[in-house]
Amino acid sequence: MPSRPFPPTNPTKTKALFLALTISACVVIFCSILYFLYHLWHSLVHRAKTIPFDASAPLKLQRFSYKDLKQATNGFDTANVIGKGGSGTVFRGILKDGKLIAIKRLDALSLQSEREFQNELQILGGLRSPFLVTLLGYCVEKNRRVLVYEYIPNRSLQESLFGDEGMSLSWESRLCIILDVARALEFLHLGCDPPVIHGDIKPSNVLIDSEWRGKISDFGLSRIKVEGEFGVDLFSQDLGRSQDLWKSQELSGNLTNLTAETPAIGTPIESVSEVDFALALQASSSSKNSRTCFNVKALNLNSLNYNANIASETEIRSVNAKGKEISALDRDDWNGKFFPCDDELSSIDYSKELTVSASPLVDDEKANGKQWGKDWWWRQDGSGELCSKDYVMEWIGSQICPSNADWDDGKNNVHAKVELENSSPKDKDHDAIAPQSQVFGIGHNTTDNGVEKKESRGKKYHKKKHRKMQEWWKEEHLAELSKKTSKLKNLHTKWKKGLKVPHFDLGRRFYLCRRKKFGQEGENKCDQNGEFSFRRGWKKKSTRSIGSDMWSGDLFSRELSSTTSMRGTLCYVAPEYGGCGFLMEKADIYSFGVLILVIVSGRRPLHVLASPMKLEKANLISWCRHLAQDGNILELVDERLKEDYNKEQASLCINLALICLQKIPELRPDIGDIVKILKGEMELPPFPFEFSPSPPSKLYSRSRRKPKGTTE
Ligand SMILES: Nc1ncnc2c1ncn2[C@@H]1O[C@H](COP(=O)(O)OP(=O)(O)OP(=O)(O)O)[C@@H](O)[C@H]1O
Repeated sequence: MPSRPFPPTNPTKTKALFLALTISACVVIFCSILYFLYHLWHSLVHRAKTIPFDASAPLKLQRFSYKDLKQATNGFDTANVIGKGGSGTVFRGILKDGKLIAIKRLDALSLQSEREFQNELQILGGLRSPFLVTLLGYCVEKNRRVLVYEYIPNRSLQESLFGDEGMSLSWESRLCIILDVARALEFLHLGCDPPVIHGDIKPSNVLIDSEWRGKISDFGLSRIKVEGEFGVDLFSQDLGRSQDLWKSQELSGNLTNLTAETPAIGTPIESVSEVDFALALQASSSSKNSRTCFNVKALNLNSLNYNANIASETEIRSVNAKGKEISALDRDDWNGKFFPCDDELSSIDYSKELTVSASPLVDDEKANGKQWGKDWWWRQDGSGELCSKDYVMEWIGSQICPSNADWDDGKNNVHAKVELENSSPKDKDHDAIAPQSQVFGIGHNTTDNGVEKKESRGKKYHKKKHRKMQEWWKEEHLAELSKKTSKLKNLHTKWKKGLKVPHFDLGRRFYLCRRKKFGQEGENKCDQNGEFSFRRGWKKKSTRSIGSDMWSGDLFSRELSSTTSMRGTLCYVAPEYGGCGFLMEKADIYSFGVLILVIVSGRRPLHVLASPMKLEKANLISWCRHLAQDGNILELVDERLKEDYNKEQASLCINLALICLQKIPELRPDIGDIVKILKGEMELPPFPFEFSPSPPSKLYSRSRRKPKGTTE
């Protein structure tokens, strides 16, 4: 059968089909290219807004020789000491070219100091912003680790707020600093890629430059947030990488020594002695068994302990750092307006003698075999000598020293009574007046004509108050002493006898502080800048509440926290950061909230006061929440400012702080919004009424009930 011929193909049709196919292919290719280009452009534009943060390639840092730095500081002369932190001493130095620098010489090499050194180099070393202190270089020689920063002349916010120059910060300066810190965090959280979490926002880590602008420093605890997940500890997370970085930086320090002295990096936490802050506190009021020593790898040497430590060395004098005049043009805008300049500030002499000499306290502690200092946490490992509770007691004690502004406030009416027999009649009389005198710095030294008239009435009142206080302490703390050991029984007896040693040794510390101030003229006061910093990384004792109020500053809360690896500073650290290591941006926001309150109020977050009248104010955060509930937040504003502040701005700041202090991290605003709110570009989000467990309500009711015959 003949085959059927194929039908003839239509060449025109084929051509058309080919053409159509070609055209559509071209269109597809063109669209793909367009799509690709768009994405390329988009990612470029997006990335341009952030600093590509490559920890392995930090900005070029100068490597200094130890000899040069020694020369710059006149042999690390104590006269050049400008501060001391948990990880080392900061000296002022002058380079050969005349440039002023700040030199942080880390304490004896340890895992912690190594980590902080690495963190500073790898994180801060790679960042440049006008809102961050600039790391200029480093020195690594043998076991020595030194960091070199730009010199910031007006010291830290901590010193400005609580130091001798406490009056120096005007409202405008405070606002400026709040905004500067917010911008610094904005840069870290949103301007860096990946974001950086500071992890230790607090006044001593905010330095104030010659133009009264705030710069944040101390990246020893900071974290790089990797892959949008958790904040990661650069050094501990990946030893191999860190060591590569270490090598890549040609940091030829002797790490063998380090590993010989300390657990190997990456050693599981369990292998290190354990610590528990909650137990530390409980230990101070419970059985002898609980005196088991904890390895508290934390120390803020700015505290009283620091005084004790350095007292044994020599007198320390700080540099004279002259604050410059503020120019209105230099100030940041607030709601689009320039802040007025504060001319008064121009004449402030920021010189401050850090002269420290052996004090009765120091002697006392030495006598007790307690040597507070950079190495005490090493010494107590297994020694049974010193427990975290002592450490906590020291810190709390330092909060009620006479130099504490709030203490000044309270001492007029209470402290002599706490000591009872130790008070002079003069003191008692003095205490009797103006029990509610809230004038910082001036009230307590001035004599009033009405004093004598009020004397007897005041004494009556005072006795009543003393009794109240006694009752309160008993109720609050002696119950906890039920599991008595012989020592605690002793303590109880002392308490009954004369209140000298109440809970947490407050009385003892109090007593010592007071003795120093009133008994030993010329003796320096207790620490003014103390904070309880967990720089050394606390180790796990047991796992319990994350989000306890202990960390959020609610010291009087019944709940106590247990931590795994605590870092940060007491009262500033976010409640959710129970030391599990996952540090997120919202933890910085929380700390920023505390910082705002501290700046606005001029108070520390936790003022342990001897007076029941003042207990409601002891915890700044709780107090603020209560004021907010009462619709009276402006009561929180630093009284030293008198009327020289803008009420609207103050309300905004306090409300913003409360929003930042929400316990649920997700509810806290992000830093971009915070900056907008501070600049007046955005409204405050709806105000949440989140009230934490507060001091027992009876305290409030008591303190608000004014005794008859007393004047406010
Ligand atoms: N670049 C600097 N310029 C001027 N002074 C500085 C500089 N860096 C630090 N200081 C001073 O040294 C003090 C100690 O700083 P450092 O960062 O070592 O510790 P800290 O933040 O106070 O405490 P911790 O390390 O326990 O958090 C600061 O409070 C500040 O007064």
